[in-house]
Amino acid sequence: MGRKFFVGGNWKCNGTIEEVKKIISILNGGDVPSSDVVEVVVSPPFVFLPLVKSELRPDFHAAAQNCWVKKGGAYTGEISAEMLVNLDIPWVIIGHSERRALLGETNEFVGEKVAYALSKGLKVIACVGETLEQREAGSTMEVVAAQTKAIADKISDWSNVVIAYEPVWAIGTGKVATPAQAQEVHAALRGWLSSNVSAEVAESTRIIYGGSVNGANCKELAAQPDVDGFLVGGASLKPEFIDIIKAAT
Ligand SMILES: O=C(COP(=O)(O)O)NO
Repeated sequence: MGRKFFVGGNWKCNGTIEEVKKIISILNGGDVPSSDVVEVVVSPPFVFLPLVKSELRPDFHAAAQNCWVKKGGAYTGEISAEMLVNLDIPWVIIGHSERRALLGETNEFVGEKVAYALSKGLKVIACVGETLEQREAGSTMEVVAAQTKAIADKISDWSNVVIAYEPVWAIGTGKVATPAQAQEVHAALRGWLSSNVSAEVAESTRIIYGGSVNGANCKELAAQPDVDGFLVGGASLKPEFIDIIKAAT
């Protein structure tokens, strides 16, 4: 059984009520393949989740951009997995490189967050990716494997996990990974899963690419055998997100 193509839109810290409504109307009017072919997830800032949830077309789904590592309580500013479940938000992005870099989220912490979110019934887009320095030092696979291992050490059921490979040097820079670069890391990641988790998990887990994906480069990237979709930042706020969804193969 093939892996269903997956396209996530990470809006990051962007939007006003008016802008969100405009994006939703573009998405709702988009002519895209059926949900049998492509799974589409839209991730607004927390404050817009109820609006997106209520207005978004039923074949697209909402995601939070993060959640706390344990049951809610005296954690000022945090959003708990339980709150997302209560809001009927099915997906959550965890371990984005911007949070790793800006907030010091470690591999271990990300692994714990993924495990807790899954334990509450959420589906998780787990982000990995190396910095430019790490790539130039030739340690891309070592870094991505360590990030993935920190997750694998904490979970046993991968059926609700999508891995997003997002090279930090490609995020927001316009310097998209070449199809060969993306395929190389995705294939190595799948190999790591096969050797360290199981052949079944390696075969069934979607590994999606993120980092300057746009309407012009998505087709060639989507054609790579181990690229199962995208996690799109900037372009997900624009009408070209529809073109990226249509790249589903
Ligand atoms: O961070 C990203 C990618 O962002 P860009 O598409 O803007 O490079 N996805 O989570």
